[in-house]
Amino acid sequence: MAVQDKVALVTGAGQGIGRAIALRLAQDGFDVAIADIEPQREKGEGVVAEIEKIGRKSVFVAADVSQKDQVDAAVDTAAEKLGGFDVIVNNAGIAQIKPVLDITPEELDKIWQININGVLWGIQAAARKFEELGHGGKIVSAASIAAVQGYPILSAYSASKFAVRGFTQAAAQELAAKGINVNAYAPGIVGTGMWDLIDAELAKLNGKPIGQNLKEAVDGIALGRIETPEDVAKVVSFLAGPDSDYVTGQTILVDGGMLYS
Ligand SMILES: NC(=O)C1=CN([C@@H]2O[C@H](COP(=O)(O)OP(=O)(O)OC[C@H]3O[C@@H](n4cnc5c(N)ncnc54)[C@H](O)[C@@H]3O)[C@@H](O)[C@H]2O)C=CC1
Ligand SMILES: CC(=O)C(C)=O
Repeated sequence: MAVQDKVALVTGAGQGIGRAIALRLAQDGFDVAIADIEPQREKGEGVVAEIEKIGRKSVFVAADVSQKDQVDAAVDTAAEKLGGFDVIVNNAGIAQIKPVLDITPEELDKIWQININGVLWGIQAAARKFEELGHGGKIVSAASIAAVQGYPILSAYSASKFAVRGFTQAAAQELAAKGINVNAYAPGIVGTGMWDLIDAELAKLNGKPIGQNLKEAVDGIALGRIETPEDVAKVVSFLAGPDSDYVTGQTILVDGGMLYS
């Protein structure tokens, strides 16, 4: 559904699912801030150029979502440069491929800081900005099928995504009275850099050839093909737009038929 004069910020939007979400929201009529870490600036500015071609305003903001002050500053910059603030998509996340007995404190801390803390800082920054601007808004965060079922070798990742579901359910109830909807999307096996990494790391652990672990994962999908970033972006478009006004606290599976709620 078309929107007018609304502003969204997408984290981790330099590539993969975040890029597809940013482009889809621009097609829907949003002006979109592209947030990513500094080393992704060139890719992020490429997404900005793609959005400007669609005819919407866009800006790149360097922000590490694990740093609360950087998330606050990114939201402030988006609102100032794009002239409002209506939607945040807390999409940035990392995977970690490690047997449960081998996870170190440093590794656990790193994935927690990005996948959990990063989502909380996004929820807080967006809610504060909506309140400052005197209206409600939409908060949408990246979960995963691993938020609904724990996956071996992805245990810390799974636990971090369960936490995203928890924050989504609780924040939805706390923020409903302020006119803020809080939801999450739960993709399955999406063909991005993240799955290139998972496939390569699994290959090191189980000796299968590169591509084999991904193929086996995709073989289990009812709709019979790997998920594209654009498949995910369609669901985020719904959660960011007016058609989801009566939906809150939900984690929506978009996995081509892997898990059934
Ligand atoms: N690829 C998949 O199969 C699935 C991915 N997801 C989730 O979707 C989201 C996006 O994943 P993909 O696009 O596949 O990953 P990706 O690895 O292709 O892209 C992730 C983006 O997040 C950025 N990022 C990483 N750490 C960051 C930080 N500290 N601050 C700001 N940005 C940071 C990266 O620079 C990159 O641009 C993640 O939260 C992921 O967990 C969920 C289910 C399946
Ligand atoms: C990357 C991811 O979330 C899965 C479940 O593959």
